[in-house]
Amino acid sequence: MRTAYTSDQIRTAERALMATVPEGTLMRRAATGLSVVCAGLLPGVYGSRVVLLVGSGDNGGDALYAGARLARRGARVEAILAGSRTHAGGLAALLDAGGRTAGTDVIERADLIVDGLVGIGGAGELREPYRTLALAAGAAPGLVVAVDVPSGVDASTGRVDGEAVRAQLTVTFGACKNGLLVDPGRSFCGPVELVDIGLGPYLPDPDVASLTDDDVADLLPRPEAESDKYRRGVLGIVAGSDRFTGAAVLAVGGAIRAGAGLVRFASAETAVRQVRNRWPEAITTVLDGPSVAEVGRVQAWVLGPGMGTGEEAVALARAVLATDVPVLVDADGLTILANDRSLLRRSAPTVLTPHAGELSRLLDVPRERIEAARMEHVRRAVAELGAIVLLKGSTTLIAEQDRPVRVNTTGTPWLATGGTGDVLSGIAGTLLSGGLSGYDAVSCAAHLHGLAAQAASTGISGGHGPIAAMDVATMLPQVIRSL
Ligand SMILES: NC(=O)C1=CN([C@@H]2O[C@H](COP(=O)(O)OP(=O)(O)OC[C@H]3O[C@@H](n4cnc5c(N)ncnc54)[C@H](OP(=O)(O)O)[C@@H]3O)[C@@H](O)[C@H]2O)[C@@H](O)CC1
Ligand SMILES: Nc1ncnc2c1ncn2[C@@H]1O[C@H](COP(=O)(O)OP(=O)(O)O)[C@@H](O)[C@H]1O
Ligand SMILES: [K+]
Repeated sequence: MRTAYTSDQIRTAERALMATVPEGTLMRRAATGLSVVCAGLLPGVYGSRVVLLVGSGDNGGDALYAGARLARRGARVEAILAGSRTHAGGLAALLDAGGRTAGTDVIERADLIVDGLVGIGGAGELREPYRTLALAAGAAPGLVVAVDVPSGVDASTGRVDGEAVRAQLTVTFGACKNGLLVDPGRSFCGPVELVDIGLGPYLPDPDVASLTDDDVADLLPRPEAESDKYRRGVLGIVAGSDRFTGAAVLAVGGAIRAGAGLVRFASAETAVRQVRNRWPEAITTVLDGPSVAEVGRVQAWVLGPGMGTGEEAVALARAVLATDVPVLVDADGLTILANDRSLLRRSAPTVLTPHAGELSRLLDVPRERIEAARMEHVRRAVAELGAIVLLKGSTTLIAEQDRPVRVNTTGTPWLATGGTGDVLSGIAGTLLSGGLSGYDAVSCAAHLHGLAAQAASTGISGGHGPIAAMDVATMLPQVIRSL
């Protein structure tokens, strides 16, 4: 499990650690680690041009001490002092090592730009002159390394108001910060290198976590010698309609390829015919009115993709939500819930899988506000709706009351194509019916979905290319085998 923390959590841990070591030890550890990573990025340290963007706080101090180390190894290090004050010890160390201060024009000629403007002490939109420097670093040809967090990215949430430094690499200290995993912040970081400064024993329970392949392999339900299809888990899917059939075919495909014991599919006649043609493995029922009693026993339901939002669909959603097994609600099912939140009052767990637009309807908050502050809104959704919530998008977030928000990092932007969400709901439904909690089921489903998309997108050449939603379902068995 990879873990991440808010700025406040990091500061509290740092204070506890600092009380046990001589003053300056942590910054020395941080700066040493930073200088080693920077040196590794340069073809040769001697003679290379390094520019430090130095803010008024300790983030600037880290940059200055690291710059001093590079200067001692023969780099030509120039510091642009951007703050109202400058870390005195760091500046003295740099000057002592042969570095110097300079004006902003040196950015253009740098081989390496070290962003020490603001770290975990940053708040709100970057002010001038930091903002202009952030833009200049992004436009310059040199490599940009962010110190601790790209300046302008909120370390606790990943929020970016205005401009931020766009780094090719982020060197972070002690522990990962939330904002390095969550978009939009994540997209400014490049790969993240963690420098150990001894914080481990002082860290609290994480605020954010991200599953690894090994975590998912451990959680996945697997058949045993005495398994049969019923014990492995029976998933009910209510999806599709006479008008929309594709979503149903894709959701059933995701479920079957993820290893369902049995899928019972129930819908209008046209959707049932399509599913039967494509997936003979599923047991199908043509629904005659808003009752799911004739479908048979299931351990979990997926409700919503392509089912429509008319009166009949609402009555059907009501019937599924009235059952006492876990229900995953997606797509049209979410629109139905947004119009009548009382449907969420149920005895068994409910899992919601909205994208930002669907969450916007559920919370009555503009979509742009959700996209700019995804962590806050996924947490708010859990609190207000009393459900487990998976928020889709460039980073997928999974939240449950009193648990760390999980971030899925396995996807690819090629997933942004019609129908991939339907496949995801099928995968998650299978894991839910197989006995995983809602939180684990959607976390593992998002992980597998992302890996399958990567595998489908990476063709013979190893580059990335387009995928169709069904390709994601098709790759699932190979991905599960590889874990
Ligand atoms: N603690 C430790 O043990 C260790 C800490 N370490 C390092 O310290 C870093 C934290 O240092 P920190 O607390 O000094 O804050 P930091 O991120 O440098 O920025 C604070 C200053 O920035 C400014 N500022 C804020 N927002 C702004 C904005 N929007 N736009 C413009 N300016 C803005 C504001 O300045 P002011 O407005 O007061 O001039 C504020 O005072 C941490 O990320 C890590 O790198 C490591 O060495 C490991 C050990
Ligand atoms: N830029 C992106 N990077 C990674 N994954 C993405 C991106 N955009 C969308 N996705 C993923 O693609 C899927 C799209 O789902 P959804 O919006 O429900 O589509 P549909 O309703 O067409 O099935 C989600 O799993 C989402 O997280
Ligand atoms: K920084």
